Amino acid sequence: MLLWPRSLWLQLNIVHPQAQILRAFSSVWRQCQVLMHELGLDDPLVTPLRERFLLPLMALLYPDYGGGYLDSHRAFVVKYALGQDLELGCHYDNAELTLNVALGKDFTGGALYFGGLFQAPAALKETLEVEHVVGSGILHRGGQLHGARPLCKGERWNLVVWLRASAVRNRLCPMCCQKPELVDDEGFGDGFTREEPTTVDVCVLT
Ligand SMILES: O=C(O)CCC(=O)C(=O)O
Ligand SMILES: [Fe+2]
Repeated sequence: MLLWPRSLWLQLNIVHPQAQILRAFSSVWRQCQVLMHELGLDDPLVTPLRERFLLPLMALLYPDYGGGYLDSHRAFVVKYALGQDLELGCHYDNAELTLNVALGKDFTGGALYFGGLFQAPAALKETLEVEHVVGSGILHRGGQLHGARPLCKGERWNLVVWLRASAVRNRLCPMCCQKPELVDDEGFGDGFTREEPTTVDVCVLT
């Protein structure tokens, strides 16, 4: 399924030069990332993508993981290049569901590998490897262990959208599996809400 115009990385390059800057960022495990929010692309691009396209699709594909209740996101573009980040260690996302779209440029290597849900004892026993295809997206559960194999050649830019359902995470934080203690934040924060949203029955261990 073609999810993204090939020219997006070009638009990021030209319109938003900060996208090219190598920067330290909130998460210590990656050097080069830019938030779509910082580029002013959340409201015009990512929010409509989530509300109009991803919400109905995820409601069908992942009803047990809050797919029908996605009410916020954290979206960013990551860059891998020789001499910069080459790979990404095994982790799970701060998200109920994730969309990962390969924007470009030309590259070899960098495949994603997937294990099971992080709560499962043998979650990394057998992994599934999925090659990135420029213009296509990969959907997966945020709690599914995954990482990116080393880049071999070229430059790889990906759009990653961490999709969040407050109805799910308000009950149990997906990172620490505890009842969340909330502090105020700006924008979508980490996707928790204080008001009780529509409830949904989800078992975090399934
Ligand atoms: O490099 C990739 O394609 C994976 C990125 C990822 O898993 C993440 O940002 O959470
Ligand atoms: Fe991830």
